[in-house]
Amino acid sequence: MTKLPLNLLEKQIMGTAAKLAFKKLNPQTAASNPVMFVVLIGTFITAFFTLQHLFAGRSFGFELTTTLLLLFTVWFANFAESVAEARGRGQAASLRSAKRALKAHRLIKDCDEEVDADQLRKGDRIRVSQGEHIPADGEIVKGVATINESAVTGESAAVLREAGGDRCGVIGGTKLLTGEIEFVVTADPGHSFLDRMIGLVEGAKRQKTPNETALTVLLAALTMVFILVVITLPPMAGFMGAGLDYTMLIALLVCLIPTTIGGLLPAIGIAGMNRALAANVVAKSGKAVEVAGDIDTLLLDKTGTITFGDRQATRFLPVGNTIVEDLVSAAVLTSYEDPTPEGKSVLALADSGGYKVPERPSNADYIPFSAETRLSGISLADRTIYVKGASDTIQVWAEAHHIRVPNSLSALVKDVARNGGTPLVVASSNQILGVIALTDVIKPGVAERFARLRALGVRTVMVTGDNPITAGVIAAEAGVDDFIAEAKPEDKLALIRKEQAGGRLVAMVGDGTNDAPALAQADVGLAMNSGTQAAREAGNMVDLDSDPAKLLAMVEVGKQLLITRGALTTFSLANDVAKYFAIIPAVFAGALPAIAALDFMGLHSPVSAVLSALIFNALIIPALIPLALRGVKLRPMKAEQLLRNNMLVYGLGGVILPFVAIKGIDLLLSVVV
Ligand SMILES: Nc1ncnc2c1ncn2[C@@H]1O[C@H](COP(=O)(O)OP(=O)(O)OP(=O)(O)O)[C@@H](O)[C@H]1O
Ligand SMILES: [K+]
Ligand SMILES: [Mg+2]
Repeated sequence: MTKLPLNLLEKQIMGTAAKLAFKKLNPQTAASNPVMFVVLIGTFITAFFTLQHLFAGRSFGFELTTTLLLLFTVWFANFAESVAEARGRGQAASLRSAKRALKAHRLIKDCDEEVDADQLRKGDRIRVSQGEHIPADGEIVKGVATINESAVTGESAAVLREAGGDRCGVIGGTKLLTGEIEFVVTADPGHSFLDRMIGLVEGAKRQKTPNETALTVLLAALTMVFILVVITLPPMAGFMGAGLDYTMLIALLVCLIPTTIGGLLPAIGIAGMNRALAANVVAKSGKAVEVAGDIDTLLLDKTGTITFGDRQATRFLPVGNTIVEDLVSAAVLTSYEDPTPEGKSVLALADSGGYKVPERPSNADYIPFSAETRLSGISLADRTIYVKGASDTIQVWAEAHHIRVPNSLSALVKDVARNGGTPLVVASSNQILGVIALTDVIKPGVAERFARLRALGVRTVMVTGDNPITAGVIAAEAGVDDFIAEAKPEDKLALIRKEQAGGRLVAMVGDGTNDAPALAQADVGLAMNSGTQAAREAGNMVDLDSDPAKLLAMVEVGKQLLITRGALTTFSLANDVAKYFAIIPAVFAGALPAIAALDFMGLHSPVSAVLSALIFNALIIPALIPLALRGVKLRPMKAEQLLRNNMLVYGLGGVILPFVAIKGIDLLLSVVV
């Protein structure tokens, strides 16, 4: 998340967070964070000592100060988590504003009744006309429309949604700008996509991720060890004939246990989710964001992800002696009922070329395009068939129909493919007629993103249904590491399984119903919001902007989350080591004068040494909140290199800083007190 200016919103967030941080002081909530729980218990004990000293008429200044410092430590940790939560809620609130009372035209046996949107149920059929709001989540079954989804996505450009494809999904709360559609409701009230998103973001269902849990367990174990160490100190000191101050011991314990990372851990996780949300991606769990940071292999399809995907027919290329009119006529026949951009563009190209084309046949069977068959066509009443499709598919089709494949076909196909275009071969049941050249444009900036990902150690593989030459040209231009051509949807699934069997984590993007198995199988499945309900359910992230290239950004968000957590853990542990050496001589100086030799810091007094360490220990938490929320800056480098750099910066820095800071605070205290 970018650093917000301290405007009104930010002040509000801080206010809410401050209050929330007090609420979280209750022991039941605190228990979910073992490190901070120990500090809270320590606070109760030192509070008890304070009262004891008070009633015994002894001086209690040190006990009271320690108690307050411990209380602040816990409160600061709560505050960090609360700020992250409050920011997420702020983002959710803007999503919620998209939800308001809407009316719906429900269709029952062609009759139309007006009902409230909250009465709609799964399976209801709804009509929406120009200017109206879409009352619920659903899939278009009839019609085409442009829709303003800005209420949900914040993106004001209109999007096209239509029946019978991978762009049939509509979202409740968005506005239909032009056209008229009928759609079937896919979610009951309260369970819409938006409802679930808001629930997620508001943290109602926030759970620790497996990584977070593992780290919490590790920190708890460390804390246990230090508790044991501190408990054994008094008997040992007693053996040597020295008494120890219990308040000092608790202060020592708190300085030793990893309070910094313990306090910031929840905030780091929530901030990662918030960053994903700021990029308009809803992650269904924190785990999904985290895993995105660990991805080894990124599968991308070509059309629509690497390229814009609005493939347009640009040329008709007849083969052999075929005349161009025959090719165009056949191409047009196969495209009358082909709603894909490719099909529509064939009609448009024939139209703009002024060719004389056959009428739309009244009595014919259409063969719809599918990624499985990779062809589309028509079967006329006189049983002539016309098809267009990928060149390998049509050649197989031709063999099955005993049609000779002209020698010059492959030259035409290659010619189109070498320019990065997609050749569609057109055939009738008697002969092969020629090629339609489709062209598509590579999205700007993808090559840089792939280079950056490579530097981060992520391998990119393009999987496409297109032929190997086109695939090779696009792959080279986009700079992916590898590609697979002439792939069917199940090949994607097989590839994901193969990569995973090799112990690698795989991410993929998809929008179609036939992508759903692969989206579910992948470790990170980013579904397009414009896609089908099945795809959105199967993925563990949904991109509200429906930009397949968003996966690249999510890998970075995930990496940043992991690196931030690692860096602050290193820093926190290094800090504790340093505090140990700063404080131990002070604690023992009274009891064991020999230990004074260790006191190289030359601190003012034992009490001032302990308080300085505690003050530093408490203040370092709020000081690091901005870094925890913003995330450590991500530099493109391999994991090992990154680890080395972080050890140097956060490890070494973490050891040195406390000495300097504690000495500084001690000097201040000696002046003030
Ligand atoms: N409307 C259509 N009619 C006939 N053939 C088509 C049509 N659209 C695409 N094809 C052919 O089918 C192939 C596979 O299409 P599909 O959409 O599965 O993959 P793709 O778009 O080429 O690649 P990607 O998997 O990267 O999106 C295309 O390469 C093209 O040769
Ligand atoms: K500590
Ligand atoms: Mg495709």
